[in-house]
Amino acid sequence: MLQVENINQYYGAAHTLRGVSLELERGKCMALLGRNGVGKTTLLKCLMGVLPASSGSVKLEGRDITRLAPHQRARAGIAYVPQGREIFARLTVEENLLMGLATHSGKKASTIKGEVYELFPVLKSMLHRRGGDLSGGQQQQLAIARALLAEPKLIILDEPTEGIQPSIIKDIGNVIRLLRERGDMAILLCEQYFDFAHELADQFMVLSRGEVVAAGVQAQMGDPEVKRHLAV
Ligand SMILES: Nc1ncnc2c1ncn2[C@@H]1O[C@H](COP(=O)(O)OP(=O)(O)OP(=O)(O)O)[C@@H](O)[C@H]1O
Repeated sequence: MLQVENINQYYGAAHTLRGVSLELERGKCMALLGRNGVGKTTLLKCLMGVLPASSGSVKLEGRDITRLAPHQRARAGIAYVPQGREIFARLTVEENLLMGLATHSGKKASTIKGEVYELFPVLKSMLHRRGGDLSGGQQQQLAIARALLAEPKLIILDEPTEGIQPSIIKDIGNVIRLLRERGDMAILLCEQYFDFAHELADQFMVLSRGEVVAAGVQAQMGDPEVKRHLAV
């Protein structure tokens, strides 16, 4: 599904990503781990095309998307939920969701509700509230719901638990679990909250100073050698 080969990225003279490669299949969740500033968000931006990689390639279902712009990658099937819960604060919850549809998919507005309610029951009573009036956790759920309405092949979540209360973290975890069980997309989860990632991921990759220093399956995530590279 997703094949990333030998990505290098420079910010000026700083070599921020050093030969990063990864593979991720449909129905699987990969945790992207590492301390602050090791290059995780930079890698996600390179995958989404927000930041063109200096070298390397990105393929989605065999299609080389390395040179595509972000909106073209979105059409190709990548959804990106950036850090910081990016939603339209002045628009209502319903309008935010409709934006997701308008940009990427041919789906009718009438199909929104059932799908959103199934995954995010809390949004049901909030359709007419302004995005800016929602709590941080509700905004994060709205951002994920909007991304999912585009029916992506790959969803990239950048620290979805950051600054969010425990009950909503649990709800977001349940959504990720459900998406895995459905098996129709791949999930790349960048996360500082180790236990959350450990519970949800099938596989993991750890970055340190822009390099992959550990990778493997879920059962290996708790190894001391892996934790040595993390802030846990
Ligand atoms: N626009 C930029 N210009 C120059 N350097 C940058 C820029 N963005 C990030 N960096 C640097 O690149 C390195 C990697 O940053 P990045 O945000 O990818 O790390 P991260 O692992 O996502 O960290 P965090 O968990 O804090 O978000 C850091 O040293 C950071 O200071």
